Amino acid sequence: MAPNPAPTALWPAPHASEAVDATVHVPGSKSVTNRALVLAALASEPGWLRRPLRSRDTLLMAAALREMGVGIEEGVGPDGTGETWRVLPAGLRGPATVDVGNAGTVMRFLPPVAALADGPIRFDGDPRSYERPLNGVIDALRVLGARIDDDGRGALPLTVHGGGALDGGPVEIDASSSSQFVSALLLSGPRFNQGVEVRHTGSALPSMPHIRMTVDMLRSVGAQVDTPESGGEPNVWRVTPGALLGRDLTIEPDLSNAQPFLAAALVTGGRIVVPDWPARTTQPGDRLREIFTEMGGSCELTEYGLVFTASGAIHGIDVDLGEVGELTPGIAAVAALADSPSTLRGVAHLRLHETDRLAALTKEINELGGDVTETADGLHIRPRRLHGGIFHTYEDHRMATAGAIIGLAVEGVRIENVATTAKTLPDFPELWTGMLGA
Ligand SMILES: O=C(O)C1=C[C@@H](OP(=O)(O)O)[C@@H](O)[C@H](O)C1
Ligand SMILES: C=C(OP(=O)(O)O)C(=O)O
Repeated sequence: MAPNPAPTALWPAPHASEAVDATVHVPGSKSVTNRALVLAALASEPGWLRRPLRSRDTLLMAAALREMGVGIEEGVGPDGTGETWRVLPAGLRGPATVDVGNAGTVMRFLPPVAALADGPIRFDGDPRSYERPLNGVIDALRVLGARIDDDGRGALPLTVHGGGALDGGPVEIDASSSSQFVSALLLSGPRFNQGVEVRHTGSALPSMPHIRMTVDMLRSVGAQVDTPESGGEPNVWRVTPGALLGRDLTIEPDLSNAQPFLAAALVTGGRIVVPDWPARTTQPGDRLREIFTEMGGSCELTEYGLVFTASGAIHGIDVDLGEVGELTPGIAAVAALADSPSTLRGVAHLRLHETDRLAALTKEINELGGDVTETADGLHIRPRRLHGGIFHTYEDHRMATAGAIIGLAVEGVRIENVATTAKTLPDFPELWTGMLGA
């Protein structure tokens, strides 16, 4: 966690004087949009993404692919409706420079794509991107035949010297620090000469739903993938070499970004409707239906979407969030307002996310009068009466939305740099005030 930046821009978090009752149209999923962009770029024919998320992380992904020669055009879908990106795959080429910002999906998913390009591709990003682990991807790509120049730390910045093709084959990695290492190798795997066999050898692998999302999306564009769940060995994924289809894909709403709005219903005793909540999805945010029900709400999933209704009470929870780590900041915020203590476990890897999220949540909730302690792999949260103050966000979009949740219930919370929500939800302040009817 970086030291507190000077709190130049402070956003007075709206305080809710009554229960929220609103319908919130949540923009598209970051994780689905960025996988769809990579798969469309690697396909053998054009494809369409409908209702893609347009946020910092996805615009960086699109810009990087364009840099490598891929055509991504603004347009309307094949049936003439909806905002769409048309992706025109082309021979990938360098020299090119990729700005990853602080997007885990860009810094992990694109080096394997760059290894397929013809020419050098330089990767650089925000200062925090230098601290986020990338060793699993770098080491694996070298084993699979790539040439990479880095400074030996297993992190950015680096240059991938693409040779136009990559051998591929079997590789062992320790992905306990990020599931994105596995997803990265699988996504480009169909284009490696021998495909790829990824064997995870480390301790617990986080964020399994995101790996399932990768596998599902690969299969939907025609790739053959064998997984532990389809009868393969535990911790081993195999992708067969082959051409990928161009698809017409509508991007689901981002269920992790639906979290602050559902939390708003919980903490104000209100009701939120999220249209187009998918009936079946690999997104980890779908677990919110279960988690926020245990914390005091109830869910009705209809053809229109999700109707989430609070009971008025907020209960603490004891839960392993290892599969759904990105939900931790929002759950911690609700837990700080609950009627009983909470224990959030299985999320040690959050120390290497946008910021050290365990340290940041502890410090910021405690500075508002809370009682949070860090454990080896999570947080203990004992609810206390909170007071207003500055909620620092450490350039972490989910810290900003966590602070906004607390601000609904606690007067005088001011959020530093709410604009950092642009990483995945540029419209957050407007959606939030819109939800409150302001
Ligand atoms: O593959 C993905 O789209 C993601 C995987 C997860 O990463 P980690 O496994 O590094 O936590 C998640 O936290 C991140 O927000 C998105
Ligand atoms: C961890 C996250 O992002 P990234 O894709 O940068 O890892 C997140 O969005 O919570």
